[in-house]
Amino acid sequence: MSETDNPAVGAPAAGAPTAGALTVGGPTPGGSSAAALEENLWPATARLDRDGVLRVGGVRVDELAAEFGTPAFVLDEADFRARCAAWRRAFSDCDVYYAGKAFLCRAVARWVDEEGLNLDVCTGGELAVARSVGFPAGRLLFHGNNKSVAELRAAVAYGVGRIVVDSFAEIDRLAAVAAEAGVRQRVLVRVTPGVEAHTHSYVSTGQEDQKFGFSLAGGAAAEAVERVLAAGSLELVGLHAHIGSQIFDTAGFGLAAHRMVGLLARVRDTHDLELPELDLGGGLGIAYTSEDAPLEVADVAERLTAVVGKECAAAGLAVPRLGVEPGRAVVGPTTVTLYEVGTVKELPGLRTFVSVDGGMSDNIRTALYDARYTARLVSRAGSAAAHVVTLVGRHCESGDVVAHDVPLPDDVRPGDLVAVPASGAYHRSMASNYNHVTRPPVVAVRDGAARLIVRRETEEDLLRLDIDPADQAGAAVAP
Ligand SMILES: Cc1ncc(COP(=O)(O)O)c(C=O)c1O
Ligand SMILES: N[C@@H](CCCC[NH3+])C(=O)O
Repeated sequence: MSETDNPAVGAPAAGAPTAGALTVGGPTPGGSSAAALEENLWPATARLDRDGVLRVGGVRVDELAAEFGTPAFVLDEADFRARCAAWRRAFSDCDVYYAGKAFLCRAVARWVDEEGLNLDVCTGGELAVARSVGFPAGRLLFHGNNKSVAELRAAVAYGVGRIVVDSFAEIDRLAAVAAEAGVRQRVLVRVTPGVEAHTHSYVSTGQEDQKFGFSLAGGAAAEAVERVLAAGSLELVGLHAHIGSQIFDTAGFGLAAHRMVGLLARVRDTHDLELPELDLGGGLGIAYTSEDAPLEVADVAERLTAVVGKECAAAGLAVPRLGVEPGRAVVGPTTVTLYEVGTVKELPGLRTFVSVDGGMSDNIRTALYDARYTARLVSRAGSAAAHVVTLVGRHCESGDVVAHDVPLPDDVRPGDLVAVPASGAYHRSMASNYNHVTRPPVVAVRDGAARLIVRRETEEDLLRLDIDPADQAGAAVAP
């Protein structure tokens, strides 16, 4: 997403109050000591009021905290929709699948549909969300390296447009499921193109040594193509590759595209068949701190279409319809996590810990990937002097860090609200109940109004799954 693609950055948001509000990166009149919001890190409609309070979607976060409590995910709906539209524009003749694993709920599935994007689901659970809002089945794509027979049956029964097969066992299973349902299921074969993405090893999926897909170099991909073609109940429509996530350069995408076109040419040569589709997955990185410099979606689109076009021309192939599957780049920047500060603990000569009322149960990425985040005081301007603190959560775990080395005003105190930007992707979707902490709500804000799209979990929710000993009688397994 480029600055210019994003109409709300630096300009008043539609419906957002402007009197008394400061624009992103704008001046700070009125004597406020609040530093401007860093560009690219905050949702498009984020503004600072004169008193230093953050507004998103035209709503003050102190009011959000009063109404919905903390921690809470605050999602800028206009930004989400604008990002969907930017992807659709950039990849105009392609299929853009929003990767629901980044964050999915019914409202989001609706927005994705309304903005004309398709949807990538990777479990029966994500499929159930899509189904519950009647997401058009033909625009769904189903991923996963170990889909169960029940999930395959559910997908086929709903009429999911494409299923990406990931193992030989799954080809057999899906062929049987489709035959049993009396349909010919469209499939893509997931290929491991042997590309090392420059990202954290846990989110790198293009290299040979990993659990996803069929190896291109080792010949498994070619064999998978052959087996799908031999299954009467399956229709092979294309190939798929996804090299990893949080990627900042186009070289890996370009190399993967090059190799995948090579495989399309081999399929043509071997089977006299030109596959009509090539899906190059997701993975475009976003800024979590001002050190990160993400690629523009338009540049990625241009690069990928150019590489595929050139390679196809060289191989004498018709250009296939491209697919892409952005998750993080659509939802990541749209959301901030709002926390309340509970304690400030100074360890002289060591560090200052600022504890908030969430932590690794709503953001596991810091502990899991050593991810870097920033945060800011958002309920008042704070003192001009800043000190660098470690923002930690409330969990029974020393590694429960929300953000390392965050500069906060040195008068930060209990009761303050702090916000962590860029927390829309893989936060709520990876949230847990560790320590029996209830998962935060997601509040959508737009045009000065806020509404719950995922409510806060309650202790009652936790106990509902936990069977009362009084009801367990007779359920014991016989010795
Ligand atoms: C197959 C596939 N497609 C799309 C995505 C979305 O990736 P990202 O959120 O980095 O765009 C992922 C996650 O890495 C994935 O595994
Ligand atoms: N969950 C990861 C990305 C993996 C995406 C799924 N293949 C993250 O938070 O960055």
